[in-house]
Amino acid sequence: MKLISAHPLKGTIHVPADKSISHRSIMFGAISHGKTTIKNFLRGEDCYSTLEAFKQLGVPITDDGDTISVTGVGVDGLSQPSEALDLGNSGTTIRLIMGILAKQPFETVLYGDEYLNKRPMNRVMLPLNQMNAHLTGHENSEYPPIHIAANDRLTPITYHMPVASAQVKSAILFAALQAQGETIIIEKEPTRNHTEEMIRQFGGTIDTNGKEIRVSGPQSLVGQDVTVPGDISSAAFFLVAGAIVPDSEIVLKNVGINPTRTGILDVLEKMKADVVISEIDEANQSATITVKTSNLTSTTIDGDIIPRLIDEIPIIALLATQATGTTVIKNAEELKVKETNRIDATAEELTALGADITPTEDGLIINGPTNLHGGIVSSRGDHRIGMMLQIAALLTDEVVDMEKSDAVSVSYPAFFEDVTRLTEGENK
Ligand SMILES: O=C(O)C1=C[C@@H](OP(=O)(O)O)[C@@H](O)[C@H](O)C1
Ligand SMILES: C=C(OP(=O)(O)O)C(=O)O
Repeated sequence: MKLISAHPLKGTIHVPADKSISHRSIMFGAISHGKTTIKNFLRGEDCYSTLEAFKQLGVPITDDGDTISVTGVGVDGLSQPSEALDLGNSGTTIRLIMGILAKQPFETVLYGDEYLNKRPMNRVMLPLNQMNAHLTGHENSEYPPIHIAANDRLTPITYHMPVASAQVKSAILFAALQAQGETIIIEKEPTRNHTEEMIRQFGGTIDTNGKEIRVSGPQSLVGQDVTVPGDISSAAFFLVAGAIVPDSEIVLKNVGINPTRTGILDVLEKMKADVVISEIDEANQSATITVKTSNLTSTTIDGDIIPRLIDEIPIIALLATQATGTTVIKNAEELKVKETNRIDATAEELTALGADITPTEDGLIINGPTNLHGGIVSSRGDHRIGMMLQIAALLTDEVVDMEKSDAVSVSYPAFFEDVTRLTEGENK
């Protein structure tokens, strides 16, 4: 597909719903008692993987086009699916559902697409198996298909997390809600806290103190009405586009601002981007963000900010190509085990467009500013790489041709339409 090239972006957009919260709203709705309604559910492929999986687990879920209604069956009310669960491209779905299915009176098998089937699962299987679950990978590997044996008992653990991962933490939390006694998780670095917040929202109890989290099981949850805020990880593409595409000004409405997710706002500020946050809605943890074309300076991004912007690093790397000086991104080795190796994919694809970017063991070194040019690139099947490359194409009037552009539907199906709308200066 030929990407949209050099053009200022002007206007207002409503970014799509948060992917992490959309997944969790189906999961919590399913394992609670009573009805859950979900407004502004993300209609992306990954979240449909979660929705379909819970339908196959016997949970009544309806969709009137506006609101998704989940009739909770309780965590003990799930039923055995008639076949293995296909979780598509979604790491969040496969990892979190393991915690829910770790104690069921039936066995299940989980698998996904060619990308998901290569992503590491020991990080979740090891702690769950310590809790007396019985999870195994394909032919003694840690890769899907994952087999979960029938199990009638989970025991609590104290777990020092070896990786900073909200997916691992969340899987353990879902298991802890079903275990007899207190589970303690000590995080390596704080990661997104949507699971903790939703345990409370659905009537459960959880203690959080810095990196330490305590949950006592078993607990029974109650269905809720959920309104999903916009996803800052999707907004990130337009936050960066607004800052780097000449003569741009974009107003982003309903952007989620949970502090465990706002690392990109800190980076934009450090790089001196012209960003204004207004209309803060405390209850919904969302705000309006206005961004204008800016004179940017380089920065260093490392340490505990990394989990707060992990999915934004490809687009932050593009931002750095337009900043004066050398930007160094470190401690981001988790990028190697996403949909693609995002360190290599970002470096190689941006190099093809003329960027000065070097991959390292745990990050990237980017020298700027550089003039990007046209070329043939590929999303490599990774939605975030695909969206980053489209924003890069806006910096050149030469042709940028991208293979595998369909990948964006995983988290942002209307992405190219929103780019087009902003190039026409239309509001949404
Ligand atoms: O819990 C979540 O919703 C997510 C956690 C992160 O993954 P890790 O837990 O593997 O860091 C993130 O990259 C992913 O897009 C969504
Ligand atoms: C890594 C991502 O998601 P997941 O792990 O759910 O596939 C992502 O959305 O960038």
